[in-house]
Amino acid sequence: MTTATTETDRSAEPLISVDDVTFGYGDIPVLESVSIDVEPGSFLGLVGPNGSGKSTLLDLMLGLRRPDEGTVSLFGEPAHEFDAGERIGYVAQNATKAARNMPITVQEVVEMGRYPRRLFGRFSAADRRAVEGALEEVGITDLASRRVGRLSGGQRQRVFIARALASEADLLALDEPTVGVDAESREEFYSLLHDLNATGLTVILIEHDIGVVTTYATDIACINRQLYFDGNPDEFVETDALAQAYGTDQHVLQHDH
Ligand SMILES: Nc1ncnc2c1ncn2[C@@H]1O[C@H](COP(=O)(O)OP(=O)(O)OP(=O)(O)O)[C@@H](O)[C@H]1O
Repeated sequence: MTTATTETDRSAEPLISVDDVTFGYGDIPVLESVSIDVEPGSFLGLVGPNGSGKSTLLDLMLGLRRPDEGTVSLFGEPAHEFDAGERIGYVAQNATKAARNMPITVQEVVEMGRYPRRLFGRFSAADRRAVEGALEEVGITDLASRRVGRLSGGQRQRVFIARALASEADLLALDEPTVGVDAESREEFYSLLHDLNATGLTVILIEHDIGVVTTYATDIACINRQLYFDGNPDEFVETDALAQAYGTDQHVLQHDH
């Protein structure tokens, strides 16, 4: 089944352009000559084995790290110089776990998405509307006054998405967002991402479950230090890029949607 029906605007400037990037932590090489563009409106699924450099590549894309060689541009500017605050929503790998102890409410977390836009540290009517709209869009209006630490993993991830929507981000980046989330909530979560992408939000998702990316992503990049594949899901399932990147010819597709 192909759910990825979003029109990707390939005539526009790439939102992110990674050009011949090499990166290592000290003398440990992690990425080698990687080039990849992220088009506005696309849903990029980033896959590869454990330790293959996915999170590092995402960090480079978002300007959180600088390449040793090559260049990364983000919204047309050098990524490391870009002030990403308002335009990028980022849900980190351990966000759900870390939020377990959060004593603040859902409403308060989503309001954080408006902090960069507040005037004189105060919320305007527009800020309040954006927060209400974001809560509604991800279906958590009725959880607004609940403490984040008391929610299920799937509910918490929705809270972080709502925070990004409240900030009117153009790009949502998620690093294995559903670790520890039950199967049913995962499906709902990915369909939510799909629906948000259909409204024009660009999504980058690091995900271990190949079935998820082939179902929901419009583009797939498969890496293991080098880029093994960059293209659409239909092409991806036809190639042996996955087996090559994982160094095995075993069938690793986890489930068929
Ligand atoms: N801050 C760091 N300092 C040194 N080495 C690091 C650092 N962060 C990651 N690494 C190493 O770089 C390599 C790539 O890590 P990265 O987290 O980018 O991979 P990944 O594909 O996201 O892995 P996973 O799927 O397991 O999360 C790994 O060998 C990792 O141990």
